[in-house]
Amino acid sequence: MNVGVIGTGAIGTDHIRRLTGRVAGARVTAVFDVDTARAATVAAMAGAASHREADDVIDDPAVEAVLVASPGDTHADLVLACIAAGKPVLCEKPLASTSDAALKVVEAEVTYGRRLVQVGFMRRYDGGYLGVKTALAAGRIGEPLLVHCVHRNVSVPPSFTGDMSLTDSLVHEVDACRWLLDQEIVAATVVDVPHSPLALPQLRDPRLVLLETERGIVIDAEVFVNARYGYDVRCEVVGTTGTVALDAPSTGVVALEGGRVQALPMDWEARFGQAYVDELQAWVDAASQGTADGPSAWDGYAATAVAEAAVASRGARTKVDLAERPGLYSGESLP
Ligand SMILES: NC(=O)c1ccc[n+]([C@@H]2O[C@H](COP(=O)([O-])OP(=O)(O)OC[C@H]3O[C@@H](n4cnc5c(N)ncnc54)[C@H](O)[C@@H]3O)[C@@H](O)[C@H]2O)c1
Ligand SMILES: O[C@H]1[C@H](O)[C@@H](O)[C@H](O)[C@@H](O)[C@H]1O
Repeated sequence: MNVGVIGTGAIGTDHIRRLTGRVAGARVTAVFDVDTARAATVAAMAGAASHREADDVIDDPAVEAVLVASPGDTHADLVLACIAAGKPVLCEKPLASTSDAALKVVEAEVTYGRRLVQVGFMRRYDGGYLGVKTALAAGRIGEPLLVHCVHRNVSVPPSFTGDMSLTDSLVHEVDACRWLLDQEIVAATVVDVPHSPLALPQLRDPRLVLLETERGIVIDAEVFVNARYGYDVRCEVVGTTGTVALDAPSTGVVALEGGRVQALPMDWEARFGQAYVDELQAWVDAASQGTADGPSAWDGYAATAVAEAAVASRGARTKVDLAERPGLYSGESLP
């Protein structure tokens, strides 16, 4: 399958490497980035053409499917153009920067009549999260009652501003919990905690968010994007008869000077590298049949709607205003 890539920054370049080296059945034939020098370098690395506009990638007759890895506020328009061209698209999260824009994507796909969009919520492909999902589906911990989540990044670039820890980071917890519990999140409350003096002033960091699901399960999610010490993602579901949690990522333990030290990943690539490969393989397999699988446009819409409620919360419980879920998105399965 010939893939066109829009956005050749950090994750776009990583995805291109994966598509060319670790995923079966795909090659990257065209790229676009507003940073033309960067696009040219990456195009040369991949043996692809470097196009002058994003639309030239989407409309390139040789391109069979598109991967969008530009900044979040560019996603919705690019995905709409892919749907208009009838091309499968893997869109990095978030699907859109507003729920209205995300809903337009959902509506366009429903009008098209079949799924073309997969959203880059790669945690659904991680072995740890899949283990939690399998235990829940088998009823191993009885009825889920609450979920504890932690999402810590070492640091973020200066372009990470405002409420991005909710709109760009918390969306992973939102998607993972919706998927694990198989229900929508209906309310969000952001609790004030002190600002870390090491965080950039243009962010509130860390954030503590309480999410409530439609069947009354409560999720507490800490998002701390300047945690400095490592990339630390945790999730524990507490049920009526037990709990199930992500294991620590497997690394060696160094014993020395009277102590034991276990290494932590320092970024998402180190923590979720295999999940990205599995995500891309699932995408290529579905897209080469002209369709999409895994996290859908509806999932992207729901995650953005919850993040929007969290942004609006300012300490108060805020309801998530979700549209009615179209039939196209019922009956989704494990990846
Ligand atoms: N799933 C994940 O774990 C994960 C990890 C990292 C990033 N992301 C997402 O991927 C996207 C990109 O993140 P990144 O870390 O690679 O950012 P980045 O800043 O490293 O790269 C973004 C690239 O997009 C280019 N760009 C900007 N505007 C553009 C436009 N209009 N058209 C085409 N290209 C444009 C920039 O020049 C840059 O090269 C974001 O939406 C981010 O949330 C997801
Ligand atoms: O764009 C990145 C990416 O989605 C990572 O997986 C997440 O840990 C970061 O917080 C976010 O900024």
